[in-house]
Amino acid sequence: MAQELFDRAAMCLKEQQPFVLYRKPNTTELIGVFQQTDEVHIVQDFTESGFVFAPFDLNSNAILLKMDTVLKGTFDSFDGEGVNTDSIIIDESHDKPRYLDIITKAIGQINEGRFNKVVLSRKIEVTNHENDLEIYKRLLNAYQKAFCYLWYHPKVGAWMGATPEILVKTNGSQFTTMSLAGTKSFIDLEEPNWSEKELHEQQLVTDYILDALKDEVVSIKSSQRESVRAGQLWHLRTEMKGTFAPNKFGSVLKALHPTPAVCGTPLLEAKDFILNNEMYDRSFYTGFLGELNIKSELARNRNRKNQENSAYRSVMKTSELFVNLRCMQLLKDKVAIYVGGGITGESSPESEWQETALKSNTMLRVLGDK
Ligand SMILES: C=C(O[C@@H]1C=C(C(=O)O)C=C[C@H]1O)C(=O)O
Repeated sequence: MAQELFDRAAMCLKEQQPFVLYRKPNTTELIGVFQQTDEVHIVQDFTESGFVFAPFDLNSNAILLKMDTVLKGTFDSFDGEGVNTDSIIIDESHDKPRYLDIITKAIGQINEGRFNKVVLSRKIEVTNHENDLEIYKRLLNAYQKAFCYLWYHPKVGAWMGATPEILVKTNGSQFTTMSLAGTKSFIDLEEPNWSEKELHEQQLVTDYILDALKDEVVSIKSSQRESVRAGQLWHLRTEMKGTFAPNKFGSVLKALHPTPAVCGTPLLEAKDFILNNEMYDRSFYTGFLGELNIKSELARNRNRKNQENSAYRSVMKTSELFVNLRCMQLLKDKVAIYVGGGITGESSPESEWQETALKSNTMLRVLGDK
């Protein structure tokens, strides 16, 4: 039962022991990973196994939670109970001129040809006195299609999120990744009418991923671009699947992160602009998280003509990593919600501001007291 996981997590929060609770998209299984000590394990080269929590800037440390105890339970109530369905508007007018200025500056530099796209973001602080687990239950209730997590390490911090974006998923040497960009408000079931700006912005991400992976993979194929729903938003998505050479996972990961869905293109120029202009540390926002190099045994039945049936086992490593978006950092008596959007030469600063306000609603809706 999920209750056992919530109880154990509550105890860990009280006794300051690291853990993560998570549910993968479109599943009802809630997984809890509990590390026995409060040691901070730092990822060296992504060959480690455990639950990884990596920052946007890999010059800072990626943290690994050891899977000392793994508990599983079912959480299948998707009734949206306690979730605010209205758009919540909070007054952040003090931050608006600063944000519009950096967007205008970015557009200027794009028009001068310094880079093609940059993803800019901001942080919204909101008072919160509610218990983390109560908020997390509402998050699970609200976003069935997202990767919903609550991560805690007493020496690092606490984060929660409901992300729609897979960074990479692997099974042996097979992998799936995606380019997700372009944002519109979700209005009933109406498929959005995407503008040239959004199509272009998302295409930049697809082209970048195909190019970044070309020397790391044996094969790669992309799907048709489609509109996908994420909470009260629409995005454009292209899925890419393929095979990588044995033991290349670490380099695939480093080639992918950060994609222009969260950073920009060309990578170095865009990253430089972000680090010099956002004026705050993104920390784990737009980093990635999830299961890293988990051994899974596949029992198969070899059934050949005139041969004795013999069951054999093959051991495979699987990873399932998500981009840390639609997330917040849980602080004392407040939360910090992180939101951003892709800027291209066709962007309008005012619409980009509105887009981040829309995105902030993913977290605001599940907060109890504001
Ligand atoms: C940066 C964020 O989202 C990313 C940016 C998007 C965009 O620019 O339209 C859409 C999806 C995400 O790849 C965020 O949610 O904070």
